[in-house]
Amino acid sequence: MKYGIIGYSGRMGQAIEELFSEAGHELVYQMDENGEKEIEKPEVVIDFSLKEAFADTVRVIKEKEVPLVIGTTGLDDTDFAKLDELAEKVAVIQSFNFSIGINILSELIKKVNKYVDRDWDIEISETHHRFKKDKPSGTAIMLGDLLERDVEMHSKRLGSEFGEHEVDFASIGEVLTLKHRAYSRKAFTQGVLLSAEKILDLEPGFYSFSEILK
Ligand SMILES: NC(=O)C1=CN([C@@H]2O[C@H](COP(=O)(O)OP(=O)(O)OC[C@H]3O[C@@H](n4cnc5c(N)ncnc54)[C@H](OP(=O)(O)O)[C@@H]3O)[C@@H](O)[C@H]2O)C=CC1
Ligand SMILES: O=C(O)C1=N[C@H](C(=O)O)C[C@H](O)C1
Repeated sequence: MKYGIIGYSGRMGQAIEELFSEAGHELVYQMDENGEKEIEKPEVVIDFSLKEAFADTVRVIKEKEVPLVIGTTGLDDTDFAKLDELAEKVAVIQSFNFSIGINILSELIKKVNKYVDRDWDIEISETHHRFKKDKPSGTAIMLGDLLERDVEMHSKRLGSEFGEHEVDFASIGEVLTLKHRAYSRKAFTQGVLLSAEKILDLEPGFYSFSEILK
């Protein structure tokens, strides 16, 4: 496929290009803070950038009318309303975490949440590399939304950690911990590759990564 990356020069942009070129896909469009470079119109655009670039992402997708796979975090309700608007015309796959493990963890959290009553404490902790700008992580927010109550969140920014998320359920005398740790950015880029390959067959609409996995 011919694809484009918004956030090309970033850690994820570079990791995506590496995996996609191994899979035989061709980068024909790129954007970062240095500007845009287009060789040909892409069949799909992948956005792993920062919230600051989101207005440009919306403009690019409107202009090109091509599907979008987006993993950028720090987006708010107004940004999601704009993604919904784009999804009326093109397919949009969005997730704050494209790893398979976090999607399994999400299912486990929903299950455990059914067994614990309001007396149980629930807290979410996340650790990421020192360069990560947003806090708490998009994944921590996404996992928190599954719990249908306000939960405390704790963030650490340490060294080169790719991404660790832990959810603790505790009552007097016991604690149940669910934890996921990414060992490399491949944990995310493989899900991005699967999404970009599948999006070409999807009708316009808004899709989560978990829907793509099903
Ligand atoms: N959903 C998921 O599975 C995952 C999501 N992420 C998310 O992906 C995003 C990128 O992460 P990471 O690669 O580590 O971040 P980086 O800081 O390494 O990269 C950010 C990229 O965005 C570009 N950028 C920043 N601001 C603008 C702007 N105003 N206009 C155009 N381009 C801009 C940067 O360009 P330049 O280099 O020129 O400044 C760079 O290419 C983050 O939101 C992160 O949370 C990360 C991993 C997995
Ligand atoms: O910035 C990162 O690196 C990551 N960001 C995402 C998030 O904010 O949840 C996903 C992953 O944990 C890595």
